[in-house]
Amino acid sequence: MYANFAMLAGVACAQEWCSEAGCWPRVWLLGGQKCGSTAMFSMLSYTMELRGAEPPPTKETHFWDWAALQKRNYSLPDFLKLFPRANGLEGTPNHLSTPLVPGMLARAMIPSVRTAVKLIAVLREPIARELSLYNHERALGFDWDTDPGVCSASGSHAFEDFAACQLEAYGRLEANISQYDDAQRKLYLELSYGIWNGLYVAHIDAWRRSFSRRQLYLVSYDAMSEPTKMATDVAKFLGLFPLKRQVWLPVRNANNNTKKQRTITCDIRDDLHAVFQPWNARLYETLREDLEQGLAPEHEPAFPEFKLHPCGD
Ligand SMILES: Nc1ncnc2c1ncn2[C@@H]1O[C@H](COP(=O)(O)OS(=O)(=O)O)[C@@H](OP(=O)(O)O)[C@H]1O
Repeated sequence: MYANFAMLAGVACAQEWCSEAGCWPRVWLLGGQKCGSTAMFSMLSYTMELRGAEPPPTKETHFWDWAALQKRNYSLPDFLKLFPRANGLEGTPNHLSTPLVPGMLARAMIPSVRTAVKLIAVLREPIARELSLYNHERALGFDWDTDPGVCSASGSHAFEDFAACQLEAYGRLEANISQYDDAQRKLYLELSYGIWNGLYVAHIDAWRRSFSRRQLYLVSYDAMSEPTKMATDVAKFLGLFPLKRQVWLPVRNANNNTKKQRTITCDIRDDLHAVFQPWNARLYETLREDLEQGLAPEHEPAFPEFKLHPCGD
């Protein structure tokens, strides 16, 4: 649909993006984790001719988050090799929330690339996000992070147990969360896949310390219910030709197995909401100011407030 990828706004020439090893991805889908990022990745790949890592269509390289967490050695050529062409799309959904990733990336890029890459993040109501995570790990039968001390979703009897463990960890660590820049591995990991990921404004603040807000396009998860409009806005942000046909958004990663927990108790919903609400309020305020002051990308729609997650006892 988009034959002329060189139309990407701000891109001078392919040489700047590519070296002998390979190319920098031009578009980074940062996450969030369990926010519909797999569906979004498919839409970006098929509608906009962006290409995941080799062998395609690999969505997640986990290169930078694992490097930041010292789970792998850092080698830039190894990363660039994964993107042999200049229309790369990186889609590791943990990048949004992993401390140190924005700074590491910005330092690794030459200035012309650093100021031209396009970053996209989908944000979902954080309790729904956390429930989705719980269901995913239960469906897998194991937790993505097996460090001792990390709350186990797969080992919990119900979402309420997992969330209670997360709330307890949050209570212990809350005072340190403001020191985001210095977030230690332990602090991140203890809350990593649960509450931490839903503290969106903290993560966005971290990214905008290393990249311009104009490069970071935020999509509400709810906007995915109108895929053509959502995709049209994203295409404008990417500087690509306007869409000429309806866009279909596939459903991915829904984990619709019989064990999927769909309802949560009102007690746990309220406890989680009490944690997320101030962060959400800061998010809305920040995004409103960005729009008013012209700091947001030109085609980013006003961000709607999250609807309170339903509950039932
Ligand atoms: N098209 C579309 N529209 C709206 N929502 C969608 C869509 N496709 C997938 N999903 C839901 O997104 C959840 C999975 O998110 P991710 O793909 O980001 O998960 S992952 O982090 O990559 O594992 C997961 O949410 P839950 O069903 O609540 O678990 C998917 O159902």
